[in-house]
Amino acid sequence: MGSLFLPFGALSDRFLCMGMTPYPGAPGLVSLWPSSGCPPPVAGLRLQDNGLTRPNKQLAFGSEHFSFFFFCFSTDTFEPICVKCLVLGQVRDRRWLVLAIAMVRFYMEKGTHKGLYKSVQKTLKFFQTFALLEIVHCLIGIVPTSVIVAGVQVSSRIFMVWLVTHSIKPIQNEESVVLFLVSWTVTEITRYSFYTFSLLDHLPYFIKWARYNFFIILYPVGVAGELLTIYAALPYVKKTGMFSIRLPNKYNISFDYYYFLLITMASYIPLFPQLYFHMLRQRRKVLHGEVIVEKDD
Ligand SMILES: CCCCCCCCCCCCC[C@@H](O)CC(=O)SCCNC(=O)CCNC(=O)[C@H](O)C(C)(C)COP(=O)(O)OP(=O)(O)OC[C@H]1O[C@@H](n2cnc3c(N)ncnc32)[C@H](O)[C@@H]1OP(=O)(O)O
Repeated sequence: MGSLFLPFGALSDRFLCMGMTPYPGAPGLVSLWPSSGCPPPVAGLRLQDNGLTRPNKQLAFGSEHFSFFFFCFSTDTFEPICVKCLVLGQVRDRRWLVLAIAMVRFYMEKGTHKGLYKSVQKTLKFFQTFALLEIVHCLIGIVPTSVIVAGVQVSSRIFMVWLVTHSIKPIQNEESVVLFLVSWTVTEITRYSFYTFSLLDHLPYFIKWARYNFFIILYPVGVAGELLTIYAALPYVKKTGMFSIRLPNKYNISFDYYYFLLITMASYIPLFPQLYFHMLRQRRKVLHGEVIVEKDD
């Protein structure tokens, strides 16, 4: 249960926060309101101070199916990004870790990648769909990431998950699916570990290094996996005419999913380099301290 609350240890009294999560460590809802002090202890488990920052006051209780938590923090250390991002996203490194372990176990038990997607699909769909919140975070300004960069990144993955891999069953056992699954998983574990440790103000250099170096290989590998998977889907889509609307019809519109997939593949050519060079700039900024002036969206 502590995993969700641990990061809140960085915060201290004055404001009261109460939240509930569907199960320990899951994203949840949080309400904030001013408080003259910390809430009185409520029956339940008192989490120990995390030892990383100054002592804090927080309380959490629940069961394996849900958990409530209370904690207090001061206005001077209050940063909305901490509360909102922690609650809505910071547990994802552990969730993606669950996915990574499931994939390794599957491969060790079966000795093949066939059936791997099927075995992890529910978890994958859940986490990746939740990533839509990253766009919301950017839109409402609780993280400074460019909406366009996050939007392209997240929408391409949602598209891969729902409109390609989920919808086109014959391609689920392609090797290329494993390529993007592994790239996404390693990336997300590293990225969310980076966010969590950064907020705790105890960022190990290795995590920082990994966040801004792994992508050099993982991005092209992930993109190759995505493109090869779409490519493998083309014959099936052409044969079945899935998701396509043919004329004549009463709305007088036509849509061909086959050509839509071709256009999507082509759109990687201008869009992927933008993301890749963005990450290279971030790398220079974070690892080498270069001051980089980003152009407006
Ligand atoms: C409908 C059909 C659409 C089809 C579109 C087709 C076009 C597709 C072209 C694109 C292809 C993409 C393919 C892709 O899916 C393949 C892969 O991903 S393979 C795996 C490798 N990938 C990566 O390494 C990319 C990982 N992604 C990212 O790093 C981010 O998503 C990205 C937005 C790209 C980059 O983020 P950036 O470094 O610019 O900013 P951050 O968001 O990391 O950080 C900015 C600051 O905000 C703080 N922050 C952000 N989020 C949080 C959080 N949840 N909790 C706490 N703090 C957070 C962060 O610490 C930064 O703070 P500071 O500036 O103070 O350091």
